[in-house]
Amino acid sequence: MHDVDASHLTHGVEVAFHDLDLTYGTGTLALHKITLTVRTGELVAIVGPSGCGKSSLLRLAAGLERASGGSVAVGTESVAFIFQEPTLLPWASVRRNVGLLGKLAKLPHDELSERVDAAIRAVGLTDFADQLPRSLSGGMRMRVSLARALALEPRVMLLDEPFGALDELTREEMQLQLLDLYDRRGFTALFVTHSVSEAVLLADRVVVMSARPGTIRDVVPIDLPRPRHRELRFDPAYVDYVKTVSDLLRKDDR
Ligand SMILES: Nc1ncnc2c1ncn2[C@@H]1O[C@H](COP(=O)(O)OP(=O)(O)OP(=O)(O)O)[C@@H](O)[C@H]1O
Repeated sequence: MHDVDASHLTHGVEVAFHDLDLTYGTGTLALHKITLTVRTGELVAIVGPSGCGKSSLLRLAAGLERASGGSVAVGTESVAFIFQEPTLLPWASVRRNVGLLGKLAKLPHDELSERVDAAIRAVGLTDFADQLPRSLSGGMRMRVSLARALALEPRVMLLDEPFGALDELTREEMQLQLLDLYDRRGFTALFVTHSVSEAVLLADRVVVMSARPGTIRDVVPIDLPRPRHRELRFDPAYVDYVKTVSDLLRKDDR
């Protein structure tokens, strides 16, 4: 359990924001009256205009930022944060990069080694385990970043635009890989993205935020079956959800 008030965590809830405000030291009111509960094992995507406070919300959940009002509660210490940039150590092999956080967390050597191998396997990089980041493509580097988080076997994954810097094909591949990992590992995830189609493909619910100060404009449950495959993109129900979420987002363009 980390940070602040956990009294809003009822059974089956992993992350809860309650009546949350965030004002930065600069005086910027970034978030206003955010109330959102994320159930254990749920994948929630967050979309909203640039600067509406999506990253701030993740940082609050990670305990990297402190709320000015209201509360944030997370039901576990086992939280991994994945950024848009893979931020790998350039001089260290894939294996060492993936093991880095576990090493810092002082996991026993044998256990860490097993977890690292499993995580590298899970993202399909076994053949590249001894290579340096510079010999990998952008998509492969992002997979290393994912594996580094997976090696912690986190209960909660906070993903901040993790595929935003990738080309479209690689991005699609990474989305499918994440879906596969999610189906197999069953973590809880908060996923920030600018892409409505990505949000709908991945999420159980899509949170649509308003422009700054960020408030929750709407929450759209995505009632599409899992496992989700590439072909889902051509499903009329999927296309309808994309339209619904896009329309809600566009309410800001007045
Ligand atoms: N450390 C900080 N100090 C002061 N203001 C900040 C800080 N971090 C973010 N902000 C402000 O808070 C608001 C929300 O920023 P945040 O990065 O959370 O938005 P975002 O929705 O993730 O944006 P984007 O989609 O462009 O990445 C912005 O107005 C930003 O200028």
